[in-house]
Amino acid sequence: MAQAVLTAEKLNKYFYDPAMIHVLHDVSLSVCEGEFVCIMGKSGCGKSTLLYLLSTLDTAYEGALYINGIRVTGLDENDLAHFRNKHIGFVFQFHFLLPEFTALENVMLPALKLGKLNPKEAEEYAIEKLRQMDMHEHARKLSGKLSGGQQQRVAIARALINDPKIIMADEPTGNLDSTNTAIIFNIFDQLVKEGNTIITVTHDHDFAAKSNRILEMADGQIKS
Ligand SMILES: Nc1ncnc2c1ncn2[C@@H]1O[C@H](COP(=O)(O)OP(=O)(O)OP(=O)(O)O)[C@@H](O)[C@H]1O
Repeated sequence: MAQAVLTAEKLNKYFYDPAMIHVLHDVSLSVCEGEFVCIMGKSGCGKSTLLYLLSTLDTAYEGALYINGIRVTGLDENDLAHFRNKHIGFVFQFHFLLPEFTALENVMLPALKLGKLNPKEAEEYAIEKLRQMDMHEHARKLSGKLSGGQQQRVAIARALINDPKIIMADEPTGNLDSTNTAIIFNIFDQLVKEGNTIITVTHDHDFAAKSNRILEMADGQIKS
């Protein structure tokens, strides 16, 4: 049986705005190596909140989270930042590329931050990742000058630069046309075939139908 790469136990999340809102209610789930999981559900049901917790970006919750066998709940911010940079790749709908930097520079940054590669190695590896996304010919262009679909592919190359085994994505195709959505799906599909694990929030039923598993959320709980 495939190993669980991520296990969440009874996650509860509260916001104070200023009254308390109980957004996630005892969410437990397990994701195995090589799974392609889509989180779906109506607007406001807690999908992004859950993804932020699972990706360790938000640490203010009750419950426990294990990733790659490590209990990440309770790690201090430094250890967590290092853990994240090494194990998890992030793709967001609004990709958060630095527009005044080139595609190549954006992709290299997380590698330089992790510090395993020197600048020349990081550049070569970033070019390789851009090539996998068919974006190498745009490597020296400012990311702010690329189309939305191209920027999203650069964002995926950036997410993959440290070879994380887990990729988390929040509406990765949310602002893309059907052609670019299909390109992103095929990239994800290939990543899963290579043994990576993908957890993504999406509103796109066609996209989700082609994944391995759909987690349907409602009112801060996983219903199925
Ligand atoms: N920082 C915050 N402060 C207060 N409330 C918040 C905050 N972030 C989210 N919420 C509330 O938590 C609930 C869940 O929000 P969340 O963004 O997780 O929903 P979602 O299912 O991802 O929605 P969408 O599909 O519209 O992106 C909503 O009621 C939202 O208003």
